[in-house]
Amino acid sequence: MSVISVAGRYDVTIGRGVLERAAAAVPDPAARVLVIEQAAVAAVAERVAADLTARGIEVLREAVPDGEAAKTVEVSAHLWGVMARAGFTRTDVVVGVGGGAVTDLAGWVAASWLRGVGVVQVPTTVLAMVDAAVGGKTGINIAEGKNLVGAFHEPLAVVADLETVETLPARDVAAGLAEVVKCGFIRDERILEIVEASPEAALDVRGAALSELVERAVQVKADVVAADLKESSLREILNYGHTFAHAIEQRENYTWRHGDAVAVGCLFAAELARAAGVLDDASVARQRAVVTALGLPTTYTGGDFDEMLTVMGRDKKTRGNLLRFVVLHAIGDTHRLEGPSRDELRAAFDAVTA
Ligand SMILES: NC(=O)c1ccc[n+]([C@@H]2O[C@H](COP(=O)([O-])OP(=O)(O)OC[C@H]3O[C@@H](n4cnc5c(N)ncnc54)[C@H](O)[C@@H]3O)[C@@H](O)[C@H]2O)c1
Ligand SMILES: O=C(O)C(=O)C[C@@H](O)[C@H](O)[C@H](O)COP(=O)(O)O
Ligand SMILES: [Zn+2]
Repeated sequence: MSVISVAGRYDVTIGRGVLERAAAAVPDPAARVLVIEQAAVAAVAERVAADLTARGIEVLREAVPDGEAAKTVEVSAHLWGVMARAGFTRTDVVVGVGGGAVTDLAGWVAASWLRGVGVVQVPTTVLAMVDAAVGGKTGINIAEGKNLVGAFHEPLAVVADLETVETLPARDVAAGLAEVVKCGFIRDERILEIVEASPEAALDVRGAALSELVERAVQVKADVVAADLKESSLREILNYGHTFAHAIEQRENYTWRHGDAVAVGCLFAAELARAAGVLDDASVARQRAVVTALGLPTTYTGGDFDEMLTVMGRDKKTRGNLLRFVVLHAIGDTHRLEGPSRDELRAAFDAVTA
């Protein structure tokens, strides 16, 4: 088991058989807990609920629609109604059990209810363990774009029990590793070496390689959000690949996995850096090879260039009319590229749509 502290503000526990720590993380004054869960992990939610009940806490359980369909104003309003009718007070607590869609939603509902109540995150996908459940970015989507409504609201604790991902489909394991290798591209080259040594081992949910990858990615995220919770500068590096990724997701009506879109988005950012003359061919090829080795997508052929530019303009890193990208000058050496030329953007677009 490993416990990673986020600036002493809260702990991320990673290990096998650590689920009981979730109920234990709910602070004592709580009289009731709202467990927000996905159908796929009802058994995990049941175990957390039983532990809470054993502590004498009243448990409300709400299963939400799968995937991005959970991250809506309508689902949020439904949950606010549940809390209102249950007399949910400021010392009561939300627990999110599921993938990143659930942890984003649960965090947002906790952030917005009575202007903020506690949330304990129990991520059950690789992606949520390494990224979504950690760091306090919460939110929902609207028709115009991804994560456009939300709040920064840090959890009380994150409990990542690796036994829970043993039921995760292989394609979702790979999608989670997209965010892991993103951390390798921006900050921890050892992650890339582990994947390069054996992509099969990295994808094995029972193996030691995956545990180490999860721990390393969480450490990257913890270090960054400890320094810059509200994304005033450094935190933007965690958004590597996401400008293009979010445009894919929205244009495809969220039928693409987030991690798959991030994989293509990282390659778009790599190609953009090459087109801008700041990244060498070998570093672009290395990113492409790592993404390919994990069986992740490397191309997106569904988008029109100008439409993608319009959607990318709604990225949260945009300032005024200036599109801004996180780019690499080398593996681990992050910079901002502000207002790239149309030709540079076109070159990157062509490279990932071919
Ligand atoms: N807040 C952040 O910092 C942050 C970071 C990264 C991603 N995200 C968000 O996270 C979301 C993507 O997360 P995700 O990839 O986990 O998607 P997801 O929550 O949709 O889960 C993927 C699928 O796995 C299923 N599932 C979950 N746990 C399972 C398990 N243990 N066994 C079997 N099936 C299981 C779900 O039901 C779903 O069908 C996106 O909305 C993305 O924007 C947020
Ligand atoms: O934690 C962050 O900061 C990130 O950017 C992590 C991303 O992987 C994540 O997908 C995040 O939700 C994107 O945030 P957004 O601000 O671009 O909506
Ligand atoms: Zn992401």
